[in-house]
Amino acid sequence: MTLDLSLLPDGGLHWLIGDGQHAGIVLSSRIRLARNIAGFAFPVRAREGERLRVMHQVRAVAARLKGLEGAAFVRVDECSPVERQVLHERHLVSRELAGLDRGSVGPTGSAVLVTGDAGVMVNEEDHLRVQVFRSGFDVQGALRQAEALDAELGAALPFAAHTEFGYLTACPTNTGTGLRASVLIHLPGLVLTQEIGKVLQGLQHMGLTYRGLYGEGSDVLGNLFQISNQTTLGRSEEDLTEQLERVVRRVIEREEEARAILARDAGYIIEDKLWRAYGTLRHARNLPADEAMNLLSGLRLAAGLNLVTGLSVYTLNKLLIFSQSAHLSHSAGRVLTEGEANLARARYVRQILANEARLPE
Ligand SMILES: Nc1ncnc2c1ncn2[C@@H]1O[C@H](COP(=O)(O)OP(=O)(O)OP(=O)(O)O)[C@@H](O)[C@H]1O
Repeated sequence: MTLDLSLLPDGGLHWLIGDGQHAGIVLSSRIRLARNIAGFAFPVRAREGERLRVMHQVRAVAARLKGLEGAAFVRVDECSPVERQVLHERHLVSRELAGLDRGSVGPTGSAVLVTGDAGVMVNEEDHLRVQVFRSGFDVQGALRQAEALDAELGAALPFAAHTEFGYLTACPTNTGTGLRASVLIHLPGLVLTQEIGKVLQGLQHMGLTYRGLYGEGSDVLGNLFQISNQTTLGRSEEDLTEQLERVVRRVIEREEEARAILARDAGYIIEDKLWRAYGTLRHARNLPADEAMNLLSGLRLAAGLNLVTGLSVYTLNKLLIFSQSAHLSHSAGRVLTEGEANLARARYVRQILANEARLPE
């Protein structure tokens, strides 16, 4: 394996720290801006040589930018399948950029620049996908940082733009600002009270959409939803992010209300369910990925309700990422079978909980 994760500043995962607003419920806020370089075909249409030229040009420019100081440049097309999956499990590259559906060879010229909280995917659907991640609920902070980085990049690269439409992108739904603002949010209260359907339906009426844990086309796992704007054309960045913030603030309130109702009306049933989740995570010897996600969701809720103490949001976030299969393979130094990964996952989770969780008297 050639990907040295210690070279990624903060592992590219500064947001795991969990010091943002509402970080127990909103894991992260992300802004991404889609940009293309004038004079080159969009990545899906470009020949291999053209994709490589784009990659080299972005790399050369990035080395001079303040917003990407200290960034690691990772050639995704030279990574092994497990390494590409690791980057994906860290949310640093999309499924498409990682080429996870392509087998052993990554897409030529695909790369990613990684700092602790910002980065650029190169040759995804668009030439550049600028992205900034923040801990907790901080869409405006992420927007400011993304705009500063975008301004630096735009001064060095001729971005394809139209005076009337705005930034030109491979998919027309991104044309305009090229912006997608999203939060990754944990909503077990709304799921358990069966209110979630109404909440998700409501999003669609307000120009928002929801996706699973790994974005487009991915499943919702562990009650984690990615909520983002659906369209961008004809709207300003401020408009889009303010709308997302307004709605997410309301979703957080509803989640808190749902948790209070659960504690009041079904206290011992919920307590029992969460203690069972804790007990399994603490003692299981064999932990399949889907089961782990559900139990970790229970553990996060248990910490939110102060049943289990001593577990920081950082630890809860870390458990979520580092218990994924490719991470377990990467730390074992070889590709684990599914069965081996289930054993390694159980061992990893047990260790973390033995060291960090404290139980009330
Ligand atoms: N708030 C967030 N926190 C952590 N990761 C996120 C967040 N939002 C998106 N991601 C990650 O970014 C990657 C891409 O997300 P997604 O599939 O939604 O596409 P996109 O690049 O934002 O937009 P498009 O659908 O236009 O290609 C996924 O791996 C997803 O997990």
